[in-house]
Amino acid sequence: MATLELQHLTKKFGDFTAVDDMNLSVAEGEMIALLGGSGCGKTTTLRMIAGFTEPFSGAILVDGKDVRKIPPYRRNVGIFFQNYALFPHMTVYENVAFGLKLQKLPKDEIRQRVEEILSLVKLVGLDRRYPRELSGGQQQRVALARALVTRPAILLLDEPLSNLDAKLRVEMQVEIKRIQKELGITTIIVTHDHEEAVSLADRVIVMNAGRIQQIGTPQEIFDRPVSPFVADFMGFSTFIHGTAGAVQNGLLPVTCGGETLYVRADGTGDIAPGDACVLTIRSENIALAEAEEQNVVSGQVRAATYKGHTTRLEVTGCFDETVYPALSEYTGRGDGETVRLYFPPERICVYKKTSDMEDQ
Ligand SMILES: Nc1ncnc2c1ncn2[C@@H]1O[C@H](COP(=O)(O)OP(=O)(O)OP(=O)(O)O)[C@@H](O)[C@H]1O
Repeated sequence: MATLELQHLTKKFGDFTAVDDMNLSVAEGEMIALLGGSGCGKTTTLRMIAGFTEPFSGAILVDGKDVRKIPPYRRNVGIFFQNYALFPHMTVYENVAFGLKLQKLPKDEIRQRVEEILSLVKLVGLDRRYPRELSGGQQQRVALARALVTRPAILLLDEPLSNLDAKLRVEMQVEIKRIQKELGITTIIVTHDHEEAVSLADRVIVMNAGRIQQIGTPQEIFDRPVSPFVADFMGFSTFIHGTAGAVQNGLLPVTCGGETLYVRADGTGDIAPGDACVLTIRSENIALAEAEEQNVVSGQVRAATYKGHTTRLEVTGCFDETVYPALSEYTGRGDGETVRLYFPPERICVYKKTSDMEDQ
């Protein structure tokens, strides 16, 4: 078990800053998910921690000690990279034993540790197979076993589940979490799937263009994103522009396309009357309403997509923007009928508009 700390970690490739002043403390046994779009610096961060890429500036501390001068093979870090390529000419056993052989451990100990780890990843009995004789999920578990067998203090997982189908992905998420907690390994997992991040990690980091946008518990990031960028990334799809009024009785009124939505006013202290704002709400938090009351707005259904336990609607005419409720009780056909929608004040996130928010 180890703690990991990144202090002002920065990586430049020429003039381009791939990781920009990153600060992070990871506790012993904690699992952190790094979430962000393509090219935002996730893999570069992992490569610096592993020792494959030299930082431009800043420090990486493991158990309080700066590891910058320590070569990768002595950092006690287990790594699982995106293209986890197993050695095709080696059996499962040989693939997993490879790192231990490099460490020149006695044969008996190697056998015992490989057997232990294969049982942990539920691959007992497959040790003589070659990678081509395994399913995608089994190959991925071999790669995980290979990263774990050296008993690393820190585990780095780069998109470990990206090539799997939906069912296997969920199974492997459960496995990874179980193994990580069982062994108490401090772990950073890179993903660009927000559902994966919130279901696996103790804390989630959202990155954009080399910078941390938000660090928080899955719930904080899922329910209270700090910006429209993070909200968009976390799967919010309804974004409404408006103008703030004055707070009354703990509610901030925001005028949006002729309607007024009331938003719970905690944490909106930087917004003054007259400020341009962006509001957002998760689709599943919008509800069908019975009567015309506060925060109920009527609109026309333009499309309805059945999603199993909910139906996702596209509704226009509420505001200037389209809204996207996900309703479990909707039974209409989505052909232009009028619906009344309720936007609960405590479920709406509001942000003061800045010049870089035009896209949302
Ligand atoms: N060796 C390199 N030389 C120049 N630029 C690089 C190098 N490695 C990475 N970059 C650039 O740094 C940025 C961050 O890359 P990185 O691989 O860390 O992104 P990422 O967040 O892991 O993306 P993805 O999800 O697509 O893997 C990208 O713009 C990439 O093109």
